Amino acid sequence: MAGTGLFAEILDGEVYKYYADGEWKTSSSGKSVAIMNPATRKTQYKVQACTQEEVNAVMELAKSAQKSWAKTPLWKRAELLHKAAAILKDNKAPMAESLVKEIAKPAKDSVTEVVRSGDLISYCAEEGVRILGEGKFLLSDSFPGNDRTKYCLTSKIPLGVVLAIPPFNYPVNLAVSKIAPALIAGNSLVLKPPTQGAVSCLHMVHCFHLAGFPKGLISCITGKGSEIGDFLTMHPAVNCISFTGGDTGISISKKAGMIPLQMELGGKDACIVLDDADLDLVASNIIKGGFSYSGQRCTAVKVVLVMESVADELVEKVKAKVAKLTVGPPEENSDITAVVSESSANFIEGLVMDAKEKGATFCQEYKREGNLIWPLLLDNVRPDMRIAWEEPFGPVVPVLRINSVEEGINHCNASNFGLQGCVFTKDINKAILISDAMETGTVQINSAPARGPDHFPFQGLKDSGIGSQGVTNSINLMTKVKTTVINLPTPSYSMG
Ligand SMILES: NC(=O)C1=CN([C@@H]2O[C@H](COP(=O)(O)OP(=O)(O)OC[C@H]3O[C@@H](n4cnc5c(N)ncnc54)[C@H](OP(=O)(O)O)[C@@H]3O)[C@@H](O)[C@H]2O)C=CC1
Ligand SMILES: O=C(O)[C@H](O)COP(=O)(O)O
Repeated sequence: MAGTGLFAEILDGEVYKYYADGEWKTSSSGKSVAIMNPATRKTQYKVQACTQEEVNAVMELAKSAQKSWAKTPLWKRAELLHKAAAILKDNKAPMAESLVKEIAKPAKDSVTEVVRSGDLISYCAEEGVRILGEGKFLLSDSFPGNDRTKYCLTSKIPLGVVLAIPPFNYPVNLAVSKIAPALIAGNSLVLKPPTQGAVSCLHMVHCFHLAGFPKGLISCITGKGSEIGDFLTMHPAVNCISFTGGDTGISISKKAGMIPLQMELGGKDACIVLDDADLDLVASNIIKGGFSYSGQRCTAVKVVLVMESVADELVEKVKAKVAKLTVGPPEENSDITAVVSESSANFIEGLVMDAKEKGATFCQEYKREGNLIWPLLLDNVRPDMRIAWEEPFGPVVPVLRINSVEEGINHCNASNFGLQGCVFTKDINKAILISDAMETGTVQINSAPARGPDHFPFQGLKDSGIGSQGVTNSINLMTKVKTTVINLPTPSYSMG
């Protein structure tokens, strides 16, 4: 059970502690932040509301711990990461349990998230020892006007303190996707978990604690982003911010100083369906892509752009599959569970009502109880409806009928977002041309958008982000290139 056994020390009465200087602590604020269970809409957990002084203390510790961590051999950093991964996987139950309770993720998917996170940490350790163990050697005489008098050696050095801010929907996985690359690269790490998802993150951090990382190297500050977010992101000790979430990321980017930013933000992933597509395959992918975790994925299918000639048939197939989705508690592995908050449910409802007023075809009756919204397919959506452009982050999928492929591409490219997209056709040549024309970070051919596997590059164009994720890209982003040039008194060439 969460907060018991191996994890008992992370709890103080009914409030979870924060983590600093290698210890679990109670905030001097005397205040806590409530975490609501999205399904019951009752307070499930409480976490510390950390103060600015506590943030300052953590940053000082992170700065000094990083100096000695950077001198720790790569293989030792990797060894500790492997240890943390093993502890995490061995103790998946309390983390999965808290994911169910604080973000209403179905029980099976919650376990998958923790296991995937352990695998990500291990992969990162292995990738890190390889790519950070290599550098470059350049010779001066390849540039015009130079003899071979200079040997240039390059290597990758850490940035310093990395601030990691993940979102609610994959709190554990999107936290470790920032923590593991930061640590293997020799950085220290300050984590600000999402409020919904904080308890799962605190358990995950305890796994790193149990693995024996040096004191101060990893910290976890809890509190509402709206209250301590600016103080954290504008803190002078921070040398890199890795953020995943919504528009907040855009304002952080504007306020952050001259530091590397990794921003994975919202998306309006389009699914373009050509008239030669395998419609059974498309229908299954719309269900998986649009309704998994009740549509609360940045990579969810958020608009279907289907050729008019096959639209009726596709809509019928999707409708039949929607009817089979189960709706209910996450504990019972229901396909559709309560969305994360009442404000989120209200926002989704706003999009649905706007589509209703403007004449969209409802393939199912709209139904909502508390934060639980029944899966809904909206046909005949038009560009004047909000749902054609905004991301619901809920179990609602709009279908726009198109008369040409160009119309589909234009709709996709007119979005402010550019995260992922997908195209369904049996003609691979057409698929490649469409993929090249879509202004998104990734295009999936004949499958729904997805971030995983976690070592693939993952990035958004336009308002969907800055930089690229994926294990290798994250390690690279969290390092800087350092060069040393050896100057010879006379040119030297190897002979023979
Ligand atoms: N591209 C991608 O990889 C992904 C994108 N997303 C996007 O994220 C959104 C949903 O996630 P959600 O968690 O609601 O996103 P938010 O942007 O609301 O929150 C993300 C994180 O930022 C924190 N935060 C809030 N305000 C501030 C602030 N002023 N300064 C610093 N941090 C702050 C939050 O903390 P707190 O919870 O305490 O408010 C949370 O940890 C969707 O738009 C979705 O598309 C989601 C997942 C992946
Ligand atoms: O937050 C998200 O939506 C995730 O980054 C998506 O991950 P997935 O595509 O692997 O589910």
